[in-house]
Amino acid sequence: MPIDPERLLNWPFEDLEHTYTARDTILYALGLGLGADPLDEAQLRFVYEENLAALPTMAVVLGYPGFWVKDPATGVDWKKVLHGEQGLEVFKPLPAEGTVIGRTRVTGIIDKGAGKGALLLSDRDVIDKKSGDLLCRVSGTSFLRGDGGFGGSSGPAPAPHAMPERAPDLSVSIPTLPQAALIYRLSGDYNPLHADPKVAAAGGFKAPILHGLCTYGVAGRALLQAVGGSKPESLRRMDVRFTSPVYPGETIVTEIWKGEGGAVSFRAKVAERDVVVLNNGRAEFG
Ligand SMILES: C/C=C/C(=O)SCCNC(=O)CCNC(=O)[C@H](O)C(C)(C)COP(=O)(O)OP(=O)(O)OC[C@H]1O[C@@H](n2cnc3c(N)ncnc32)[C@H](O)[C@@H]1OP(=O)(O)O
Repeated sequence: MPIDPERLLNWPFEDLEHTYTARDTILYALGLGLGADPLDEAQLRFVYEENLAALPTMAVVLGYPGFWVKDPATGVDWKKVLHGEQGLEVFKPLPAEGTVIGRTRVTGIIDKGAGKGALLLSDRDVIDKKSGDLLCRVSGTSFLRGDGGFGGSSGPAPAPHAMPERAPDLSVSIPTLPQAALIYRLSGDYNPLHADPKVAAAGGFKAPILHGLCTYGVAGRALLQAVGGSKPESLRRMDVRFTSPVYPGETIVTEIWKGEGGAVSFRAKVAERDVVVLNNGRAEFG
């Protein structure tokens, strides 16, 4: 049965209250592999309760409504869904612990055609419950590989950021753990694609793949270290397209081009296979 775009556009998300503790903040950072060097104090700040800070990319797991397209009422062929793009706009630094409200909405459905797929665009505001302040806006595109050709609008889709043609200015290499997806999922994304070999095979993969948002967080780590002076409050924005899956245990090399006024372009490759896994990345620091 084809998906019904009106139904998805009006999906009845309720505000989601999410209380997170220092332990959750540390677990998120461990899922990105932080703390591998016990003498690195810049990393310790995100994995040790003393003077703990939250990584800015942790916003992507806060107030998250879960893998809601798995609900049969969506009509989505959920085993074929891949994360296509991710954006984050930061208005206030995340507290190391607290209670937030996640307010999600679907903002667009684009038909790429039968056999190609459909894009589902959504936004989530992450609001501090106590002050009512908007902390950040998280935006995502899901690529629904099994749901193209439903007869909907074919665009326009947001244009990906144009990358510089010269060689990168900086490069940061970060290994992931073989069990990285199994740790990362404990931050709230329990999609079995990242844990269950049978579900991974049904999606066309040889093994469970890493969460796109884990790769995103690893690239965020690299950017923070190379451009943001390891100061979590320095990241203002981070947008990227996922171009190929990463398998847990692979090494993610983030390449960075310096731009004007605190902006950078970036992409990431898997070192072992020389495949670009993130592309068209743009981040702002201030
Ligand atoms: C629930 C899952 C959670 C996860 O975490 S999954 C893990 C993270 N995500 C990934 O690993 C996905 C990696 N990306 C891919 O595997 C591929 O990349 C895609 C399957 C998403 C698309 O590849 P292809 O079907 O070969 O696309 P095309 O033929 O190059 O382009 C078709 C149209 O789709 C647009 N497009 C391509 N990639 C993306 C993307 N990643 N996000 C949004 N749009 C995309 C293009 O521009 C073009 O559009 P136009 O037909 O209008 O020219």
